[in-house]
Amino acid sequence: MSAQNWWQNAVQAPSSATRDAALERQGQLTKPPGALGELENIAVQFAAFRNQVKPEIKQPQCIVFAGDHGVVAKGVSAFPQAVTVEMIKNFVAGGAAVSVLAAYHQMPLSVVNCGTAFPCEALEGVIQRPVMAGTQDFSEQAAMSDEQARQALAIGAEQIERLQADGCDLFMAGEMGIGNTSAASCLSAVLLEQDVVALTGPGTGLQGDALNHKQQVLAASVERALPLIDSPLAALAQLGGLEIAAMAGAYIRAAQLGMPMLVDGFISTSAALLAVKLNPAVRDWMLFAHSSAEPGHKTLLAALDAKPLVQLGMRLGEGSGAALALGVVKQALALHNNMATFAEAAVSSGA
Ligand SMILES: O=C(O)c1ccc[n+]([C@@H]2O[C@H](COP(=O)([O-])O)[C@@H](O)[C@H]2O)c1
Ligand SMILES: Cc1cc2nc[nH]c2cc1C
Repeated sequence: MSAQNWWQNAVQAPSSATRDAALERQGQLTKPPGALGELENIAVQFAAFRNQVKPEIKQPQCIVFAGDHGVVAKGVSAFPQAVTVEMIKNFVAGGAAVSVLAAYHQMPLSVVNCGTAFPCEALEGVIQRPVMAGTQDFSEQAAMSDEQARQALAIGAEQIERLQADGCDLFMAGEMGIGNTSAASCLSAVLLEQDVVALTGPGTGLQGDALNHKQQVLAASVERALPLIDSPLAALAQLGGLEIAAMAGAYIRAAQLGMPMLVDGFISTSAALLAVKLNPAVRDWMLFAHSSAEPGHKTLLAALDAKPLVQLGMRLGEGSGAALALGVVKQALALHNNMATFAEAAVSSGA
């Protein structure tokens, strides 16, 4: 296997023996079988991930990958490009939604600049890995070169190795990038061979004519790029984003290291889809946090055969849905690990 295409390197499957043992434990807990619904599946899946019949989450970590998008020049977002860097400041200052949820869980949060249009190099607490000053306008040319796509994928892999050294046992990716729903829609449309208009939604809040305009720009962008795309990497270079690439690289490296992950919303799921297209076994290490209000998210989840843990009408990104769902996963494990069995509690079991 070529060393250059590190993302194709092997991914081990989670332990099926431990999954079976955890399933057996679930059957012994003092409740009618299946009465805890999806919480049972989460615990059993987590046991397989961690190869522990009673797994715990001791070191969850979230990384927000940020990047800008040249296509915003075409009026595809309700917010100006400056917001990407302004929000980077907010993440490190603790005022963003994901910052609040990370603090709530006492979870380390890091912010990685993958390439913004406005300067943010002077910001303390931001990991600087800019590949370029935001992508090119993909309605006119490739968003990035193949080499820049490789560099952006490698950012994610490098960050996961840092988390692995910290003992991270659950990874969450978040993203920040004005215009990145456009990249996520185009990339997903090409990867799934679906109509981009059906995958295009309001993002930060476009409606009516403005949403129609976004759909037209994205349809024309896909039409421009399609003849030039012969691989998932080419799809990323033509229509993707730097932070989307970094998230995909992070998901792949996490799976290669046996680190489970909780996927966030629409843009994160487009990165998950890219990761799975680049290396299908990565899918085995993913849990899906929530169903975003961005309409295309349901299509992406279905394509990945994913059942989101919660549906709260969120459409923020940043990893906020994943950080929220972390509470559900922790409670699923608390129940699985600490409930009494029928034998321990001397409760009569059913037929
Ligand atoms: O995660 C989601 O499902 C989600 C859905 C819509 C918008 N967002 C966030 O909004 C920004 C992109 O929206 P837009 O309209 O600028 O393409 C970006 O920073 C995302 O984090 C996120
Ligand atoms: C304010 C704001 C916060 C965000 N967080 C993620 N995407 C965002 C987009 C906007 C506009």
